[in-house]
Amino acid sequence: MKKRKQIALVAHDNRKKDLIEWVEYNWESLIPHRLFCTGTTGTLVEKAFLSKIDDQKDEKKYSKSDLDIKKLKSGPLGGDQQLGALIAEGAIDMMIFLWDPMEPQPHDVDVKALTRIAVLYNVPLANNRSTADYMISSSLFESEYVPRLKDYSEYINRKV
Ligand SMILES: O=C(CO)COP(=O)(O)O
Repeated sequence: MKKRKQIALVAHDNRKKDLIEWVEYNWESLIPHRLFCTGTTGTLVEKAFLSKIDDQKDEKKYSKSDLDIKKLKSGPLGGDQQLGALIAEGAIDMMIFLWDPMEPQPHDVDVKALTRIAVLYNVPLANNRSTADYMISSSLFESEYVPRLKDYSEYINRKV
């Protein structure tokens, strides 16, 4: 993965406040990267960035055109699956996915599929704020990194 990363940011409704606080705290570290969000999360993340950009005081270091955010469909309407497909294509370098451990979700199978595919492709995955903090403060966040992928050739070439 390159220095400029493709970062997925997703949160369930009860975790959105947490994610937005985290984004507001880390916005200057995140803005150089390309962001991918499920629909509702993306709308909130975008709003948080725009207000931080507006609030800059002396030198205006960042402008709205620096923000590169792709909003997918809302999670329950296929957004989780769109993200999963991007991961399978190698288009996502890391994911912050604050899922709700207290409430069942209508698209529980999609949530499970998204976390599974992230693990399968060895995509760094934070499911809570502490892990997200560790991830963003890692020296690897600011450098190139080559994740090791498990060799699935035996599976792909199996005789069926
Ligand atoms: O449901 C989600 C993740 O599973 C998130 O979807 P929204 O960002 O559209 O709320």
